Amino acid sequence: MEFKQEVIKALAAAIGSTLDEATIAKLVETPKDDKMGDYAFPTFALAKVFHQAPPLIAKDLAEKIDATPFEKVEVKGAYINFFLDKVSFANTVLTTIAQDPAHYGDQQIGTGNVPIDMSSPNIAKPMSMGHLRSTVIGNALANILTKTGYTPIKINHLGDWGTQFGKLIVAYRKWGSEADVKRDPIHYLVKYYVQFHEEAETQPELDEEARAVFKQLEDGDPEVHQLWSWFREESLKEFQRIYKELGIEFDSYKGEAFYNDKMDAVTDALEQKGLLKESQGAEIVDLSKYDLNPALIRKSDGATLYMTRDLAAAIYRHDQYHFVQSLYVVGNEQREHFQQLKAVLKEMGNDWADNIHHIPFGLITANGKKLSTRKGNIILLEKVLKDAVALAKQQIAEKHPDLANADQVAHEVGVGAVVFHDLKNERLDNFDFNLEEVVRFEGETGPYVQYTNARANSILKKTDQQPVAEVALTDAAAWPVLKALADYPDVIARALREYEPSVIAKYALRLAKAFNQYYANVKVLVDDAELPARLAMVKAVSTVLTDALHTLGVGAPAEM
Ligand SMILES: NC(=[NH2+])NCCC[C@H](N)C(=O)O
Repeated sequence: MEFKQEVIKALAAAIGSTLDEATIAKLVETPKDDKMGDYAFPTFALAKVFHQAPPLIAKDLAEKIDATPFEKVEVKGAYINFFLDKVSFANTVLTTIAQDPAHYGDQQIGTGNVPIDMSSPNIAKPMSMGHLRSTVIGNALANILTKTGYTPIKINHLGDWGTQFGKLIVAYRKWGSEADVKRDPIHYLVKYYVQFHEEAETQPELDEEARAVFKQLEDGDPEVHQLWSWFREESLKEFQRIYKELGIEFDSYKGEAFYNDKMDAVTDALEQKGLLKESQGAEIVDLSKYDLNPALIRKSDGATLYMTRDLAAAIYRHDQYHFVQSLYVVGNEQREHFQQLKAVLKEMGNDWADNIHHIPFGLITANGKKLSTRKGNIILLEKVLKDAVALAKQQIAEKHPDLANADQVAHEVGVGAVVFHDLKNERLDNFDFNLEEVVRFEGETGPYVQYTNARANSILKKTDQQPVAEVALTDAAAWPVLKALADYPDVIARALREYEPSVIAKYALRLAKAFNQYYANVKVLVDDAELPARLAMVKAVSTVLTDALHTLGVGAPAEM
């Protein structure tokens, strides 16, 4: 909002030509403690220019500043502290939100297509907590991009190709049952896969067999291809059930297999540019000048690799979408892969590779242990969501036994809790998953934010009075809430800049806390002159909490 701009203008007028507005803007701080003002300007940067001690500069400058738009302007040591006029601040914030509630926080930061490679689970394996992270972070980033003017394109780069299909098909032929796969596809496919790894420990020839079958798949053997395509279809059905639970849709499901016929073009181009080198029977691109390990392009048996597919996919997306940025929401353990991807694209002469960004994230552990499909240590996402909804249902039944659409609300709360918990952690942080902690109604949880929003809604329903944003709100207790409300557009901009949905989740918790504190100390529904203004603030809180939750991909039930 324009408050900071007012401070900058006042300073610029007093300082004169020594510092321009952009430089001043960078220097202006937001003090941690309200007593130091709403904005503060440190004068240290001016000491060299004015050849004076900073406290003296502060004093001189403060005398020149036109203080009329502010409540007061104070000098504290080397700082000039600006206190905003609270009544006009309240008025600006509340009328801005009331004018266009559906778009508060939206801003035009950029335009153009932004493909987001997200979720991208592997066929015939359960969707892991890691894929959940990619899915919900990618979805939140898509919403943030939409709010800031871009056009996100959500791409599910399914892991539907690779040597693992050789293993799976060998295992299925040895130990599988068609009826079992039809009944419970991923469960049985995983079982075969785990069994393959167990048996291969004592029978290394199984690995050889699997490699041969994968080669048959790459060569288009109809029987092998048929099995692959069936596994893919059944797995996808299961994934889509989870996406439906999460309320997330994709613009494209073009996975690794889609690039099968686009790989030769990549290897040809690399060859023509003289970038392909032999190394131990495989073909690589040397990246030592980037301080990276070589990128593996083709294996000795001619089989192409994950990297080659990603090269083809990156080029395809560039041709198809003319992207302004291309994002990959993929675990931190693949950091080097994406560095290599960008480096090879650059070597090929594609300057647009600079617009590719890997958005890495940390690991989820369960009881302190790393999750691994191969070792059978997996949390099944569908079960997590189901358990979360059941837990939410229990708590709603205690708090609100006569709630009309309790099932729908329990779904939004349970699923929302899991999503919120994931997003409130900084992307790169590792965290341990504990269901009870995730679905609590108190503390730093999604249900806490949802509950606060529902409470704000219920206040509005208890009165016939209408919110009026233009009525003066002078109550000092409202101040922290108003300040938090005013921050929302900056919060969105920062979440975009850092590709960090946790910025929004943390903000939602802060706003909810501020509002609950206000509500504990102030009687909102007292019939006095400021009632319409208080209602406007309650409404604004609900507007912003709802928008923040929706941007994160979490539901915001009106009642709970
Ligand atoms: N374009 C990509 N490489 N996207 C990420 C794919 C993730 C891969 N399927 C995995 O589960 O690890």
